[in-house]
Amino acid sequence: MNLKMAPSGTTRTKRYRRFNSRALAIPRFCIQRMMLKPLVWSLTSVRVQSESDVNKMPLPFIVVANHASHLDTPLVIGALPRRLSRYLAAGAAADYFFEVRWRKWLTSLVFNTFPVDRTGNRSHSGVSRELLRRGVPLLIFPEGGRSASGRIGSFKPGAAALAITCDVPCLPVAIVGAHEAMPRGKNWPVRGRPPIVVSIGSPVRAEPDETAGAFTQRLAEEIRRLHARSDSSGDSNSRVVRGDQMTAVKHMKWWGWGDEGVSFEYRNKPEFAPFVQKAVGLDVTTPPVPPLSFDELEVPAPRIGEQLQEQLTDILGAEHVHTDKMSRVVHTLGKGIRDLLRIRSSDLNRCPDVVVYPADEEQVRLVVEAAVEADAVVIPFGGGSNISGSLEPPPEEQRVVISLDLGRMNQVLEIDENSGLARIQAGAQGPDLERALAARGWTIGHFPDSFAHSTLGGWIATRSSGMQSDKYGDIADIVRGLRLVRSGGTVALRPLPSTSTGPSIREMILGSEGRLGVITEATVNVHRIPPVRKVLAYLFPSWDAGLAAMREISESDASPSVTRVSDAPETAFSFATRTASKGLKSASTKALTKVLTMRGWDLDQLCLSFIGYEGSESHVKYEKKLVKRIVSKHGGMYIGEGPGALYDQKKFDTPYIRDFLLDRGAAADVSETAAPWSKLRHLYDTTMAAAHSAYDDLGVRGWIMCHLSHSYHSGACLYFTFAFVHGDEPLKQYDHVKSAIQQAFIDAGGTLSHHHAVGVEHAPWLTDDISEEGVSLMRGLFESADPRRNFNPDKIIPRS
Ligand SMILES: Cc1cc2nc3c(=O)[nH]c(=O)nc-3n(C[C@H](O)[C@H](O)[C@H](O)COP(=O)(O)OP(=O)(O)OC[C@H]3O[C@@H](n4cnc5c(N)ncnc54)[C@H](O)[C@@H]3O)c2cc1C
Repeated sequence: MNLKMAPSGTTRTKRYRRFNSRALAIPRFCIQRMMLKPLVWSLTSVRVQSESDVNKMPLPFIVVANHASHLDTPLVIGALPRRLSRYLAAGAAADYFFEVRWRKWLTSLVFNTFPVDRTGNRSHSGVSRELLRRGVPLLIFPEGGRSASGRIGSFKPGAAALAITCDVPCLPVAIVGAHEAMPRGKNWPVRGRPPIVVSIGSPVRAEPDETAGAFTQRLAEEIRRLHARSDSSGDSNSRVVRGDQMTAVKHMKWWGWGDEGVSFEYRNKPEFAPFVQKAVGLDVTTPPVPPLSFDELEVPAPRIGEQLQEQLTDILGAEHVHTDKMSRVVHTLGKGIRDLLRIRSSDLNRCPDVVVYPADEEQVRLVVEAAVEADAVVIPFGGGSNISGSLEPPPEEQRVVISLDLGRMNQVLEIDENSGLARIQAGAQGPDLERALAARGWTIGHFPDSFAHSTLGGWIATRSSGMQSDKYGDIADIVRGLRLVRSGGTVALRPLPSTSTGPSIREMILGSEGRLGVITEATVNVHRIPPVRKVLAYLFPSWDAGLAAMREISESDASPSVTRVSDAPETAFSFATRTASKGLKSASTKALTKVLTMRGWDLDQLCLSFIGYEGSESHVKYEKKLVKRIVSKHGGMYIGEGPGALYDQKKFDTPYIRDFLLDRGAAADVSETAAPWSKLRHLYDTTMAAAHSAYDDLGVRGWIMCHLSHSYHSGACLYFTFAFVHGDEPLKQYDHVKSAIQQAFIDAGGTLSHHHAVGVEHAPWLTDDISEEGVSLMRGLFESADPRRNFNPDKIIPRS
């Protein structure tokens, strides 16, 4: 048959019949589900995670996935529910799979393959379109072939163009670990059941008028995001870095936030560049100046003596004792703007001399004993995400500094289902523990913005708060029991719902930032995963209206998981980070604008609010009704699920903006506080005025915006984000603005920080916050617990 000839009607029907033939679907199902899936799943350790309810996926659709291994097709098929995989047709290279008769027959039988032209020969053009027209869902790997390195390559626009032409959604899927399990050139997985994650995103449709190029880029971004998240969200296995890195535990970029290869993209957000130009006078289209290269970084040589190094090696094994430059650099600082500015200018005063990775509490105890005996300094390390200078060794420290990384201690040890308690090792990062809990139907409900890269031990040591704290509480409420290894012994606090055993030792350890010892595990409250979880969006005509509504919601019978309202500047920022809206979306934006204008709202004063609901269907319905009444009473209006769902999906990606701005000469950071309801508005005004006056002192056009989050009976947290284009002395300029903001908090009746701890950054305001006598009590605690200052010295209370 001449393939280039258009097939006649009957030939055409015959040619496509096999793709949705019920008769062929039965043997295919048997092969896929009874042979292939058990085989792949037994030779590797596969975890499937999904951000959306794929059962609701309309047919047909196109699965787009990254491609690095022959395992990918069975993995995707095995990960999807039967309704979606039954007729799923996998794209296969026409020049390879369709040239040889037996190969064509076999792959068609097993994977329902259809030919994809890679060679420029368009002999199969139109096949995929016709399949979609006939309702057959497709699997396409837009890279056009398997990646040799395992890294995601560039995407060809075919899949996106097809989705646009046929008006079908794409389902993005990231496959993590398949390359390591069975790279190109291998036909059988490596031994030891290597970990693989199949991460399924939410369906994505092309916007009206979106070009294939732009849609391709959006899909690629989404797959990279899913990939990065799964890569950092694994269990003990998936946190293990494969290949070329030196440590067995995964860390963030040494120079910035999050995963290497993931960054903020502004080009698909048309309002972002003009917004930034107006806000701080920065042209984001000017070419970025990337941070210096790692080789250029000047790092002081390690000072550890042979004897201590040998002792540590004896305890942990040589592979868990690191003195290389990269290990020491990533354990030196946190991720505050000060840390980022310093690392970008190679301003590292003192790095840890050695990084150790204990496997269990006994090894922690032995390391602590050896360190204290050698009068060394021990700095516990969780995810390295703090922003208050909580990790940095004192610049003048002459003793050996040991960074004790808990990354290998990341297991959920036990769930007491009767009590709703889980015992978890301190080094478990957010995704580690949530996934392990979710597998048994539970959640801890603690989701700080840094969730993907911070640990249970770090949360406890900094008194962290997650965005669903209104329902689940702050970490201080969540932690019921814990174990802390200190010099000479282990503090063991049993999990108790409440107790009256004198001043609370548990409370003393909460927020101790490593100064009292090393937290090795904690027993925390966990909750059944609620059947319904929604974040809905509302608009208020003014900040006052928004604040008043949040207060009333917190007092009402509704108990939402999230109560959040942004001031007008932050609302404008949120709108500026939207992706291009065209067609229906833009029409609904226009309609909304019209309604608001007709209502007499000042569009520059709009305040966007998100309220989160969790629970049974009827409970959520009841809460929504109560909230709606309060919102209306304060002149606000409901604007739908869309913005809330988007916020929920993108909330962990926002931190990447900081590095994007730093690359372009602007510094952005956050400061947050909590105060009683009666003081919030005054605190807000005082802080805004202080920041703008600080900008005036510097002669820069600065930006500051705020949202209310974390509501309590008596007050709430106000969270400020500020940014400006810095000059030659960025740290000095930053200090000036940051100090003005912090002082305003204290002056207006707020605390120095609601959930970012003290570290060294907030220490100057400690006396104002808790009084001279309060500081004296705390100093007494640290001095008696650690007289030789072996544990993370100078944090919270600097040496006097
Ligand atoms: C972009 C961004 C967003 C953030 N969002 C939030 C947020 O929403 N909510 C929030 O609460 N925080 C937030 N933070 C701050 C930070 O993530 C928290 O302070 C977090 O709790 C730190 O955890 P970690 O595991 O990264 O700890 P690290 O940064 O590694 O350590 C922090 C401190 O805790 C000590 N420590 C760590 N582990 C232990 C242990 N096992 N035993 C004893 N001491 C220990 C360290 O010595 C150090 O003093 C954010 C930070 C960034 C950069």
